[in-house]
Amino acid sequence: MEKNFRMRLAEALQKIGIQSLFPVQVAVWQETIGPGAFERDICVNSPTGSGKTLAYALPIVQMLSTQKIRCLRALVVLPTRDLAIQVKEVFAAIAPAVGLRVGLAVGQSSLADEIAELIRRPKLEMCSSFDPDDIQMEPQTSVDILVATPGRLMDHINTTKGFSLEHLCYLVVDETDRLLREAYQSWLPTVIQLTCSNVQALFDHPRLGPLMSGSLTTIRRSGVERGFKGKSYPRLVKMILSATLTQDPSKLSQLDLHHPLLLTSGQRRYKLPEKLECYKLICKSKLKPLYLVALLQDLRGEKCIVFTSSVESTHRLCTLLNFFGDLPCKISEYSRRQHQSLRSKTLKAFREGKIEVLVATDAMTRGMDVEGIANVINYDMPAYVKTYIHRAGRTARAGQTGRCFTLLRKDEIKRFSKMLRKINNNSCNLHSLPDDSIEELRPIYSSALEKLKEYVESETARKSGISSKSVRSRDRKKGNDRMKE
Ligand SMILES: Nc1ncnc2c1ncn2[C@@H]1O[C@H](COP(=O)(O)OP(=O)(O)OP(=O)(O)O)[C@@H](O)[C@H]1O
Repeated sequence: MEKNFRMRLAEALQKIGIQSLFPVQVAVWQETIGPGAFERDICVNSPTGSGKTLAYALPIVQMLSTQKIRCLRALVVLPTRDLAIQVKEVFAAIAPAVGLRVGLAVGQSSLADEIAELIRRPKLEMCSSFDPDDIQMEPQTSVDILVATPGRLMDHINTTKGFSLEHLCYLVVDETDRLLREAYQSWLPTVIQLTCSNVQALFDHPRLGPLMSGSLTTIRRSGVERGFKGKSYPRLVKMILSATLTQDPSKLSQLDLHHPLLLTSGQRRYKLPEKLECYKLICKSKLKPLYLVALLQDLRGEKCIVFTSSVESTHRLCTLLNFFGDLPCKISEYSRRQHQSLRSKTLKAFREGKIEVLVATDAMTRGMDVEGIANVINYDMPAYVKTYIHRAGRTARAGQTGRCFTLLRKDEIKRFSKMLRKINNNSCNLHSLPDDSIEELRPIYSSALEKLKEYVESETARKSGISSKSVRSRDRKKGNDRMKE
């Protein structure tokens, strides 16, 4: 039977073009399905694009496929909505092949719609028994695997009837260092408390306590109590992963890991993808847009992400680039300034190749996997080495080649070199652009700047117009109210 499931899983993998496993996937498989047999919690520190998503998805799906019950048994937490949607797609490509259901809790749809997808309400007419003790009246989760962002996860924990982590077997905290940096309504202590070996915690929870009266109960025993190699199941297995995994014990202690095992791809903490080439371009601050345009012209419509340091500069740079007129590529912006639906639409167009250049904030930095990105351009130098690694890692994924260009002012060169020394391969060649290609762009740059100035002024006027209008209407309303009194 188990062999049958493995074959179905292998077929599902082949359908999405996976012929063999990457090293990190083999290593995790060995420690989970292989001889390691999930005896320890797993910490993975491997480069961007090395295949960490399937590294955890495969063993989880394999393990759950052989168990018959349907309830929430695996939870994967990610820091952003688009990233969670992407990871859900990976599970959705393999889990149904072995009869598993995957859910998404990210706030993409209304809470009510999400609940309808995630929670199964009992249908009385389906029960053959009339004995009230036999009828399961409580709603229950109808998915085996849930991919969630912390905020929406907490909404379900706090308010959704029937949403329970009681039977959870696997917890994945992807992009761990990012998720540990922010508390997000104390999602981690809450999840740990609801799944810890002390069953009392479940009874103590104000809303989840009564659900314990359901027909299925998971009683967890502590692994430590029984010795580390002993059988101490069911234990909540945790997997944490990042290309820049934190090694700070005070941060990791929040995860309450069980004999953690670190799987890492080398001696050094930070590693860039092997086939990534890094380049720096030195220019004066006010000439940066010119250098960027000349570089984009040089790259001739190849898929690129241009990273800036803020939401506002992303918006202005994208607007300015579009005023250049005849660039050989379609350019859009991606940042939290836009509504989620617009952002998702832009991302889809970028994935489909309808947009070649995406000007983005660091909202695009972590985990995003878009096929065919040939170049990453740091328009603004990243402030931290971790940011550099995640930005650069949007290219050269899955063993492909890719280039990362960083535009630097003279006074940034020293700091940039110091940052690169923390990475395994700190070779970063100087990339120069022909002087005449910059000079040729000057007239069109002046006119694009003029247009940007006008645009910013009209945008500011529009915004202040709206606000002064709303102040006027508020004052009018106050006056009317007073007259009524
Ligand atoms: N065994 C494999 N064979 C071929 N392609 C693979 C394999 N495993 C993963 N991939 C592909 O490699 C790409 C990168 O995978 P994934 O997004 O899991 O990387 P990652 O290590 O999580 O990166 P990041 O640290 O940036 O989040 C994806 O497009 C995925 O489909």
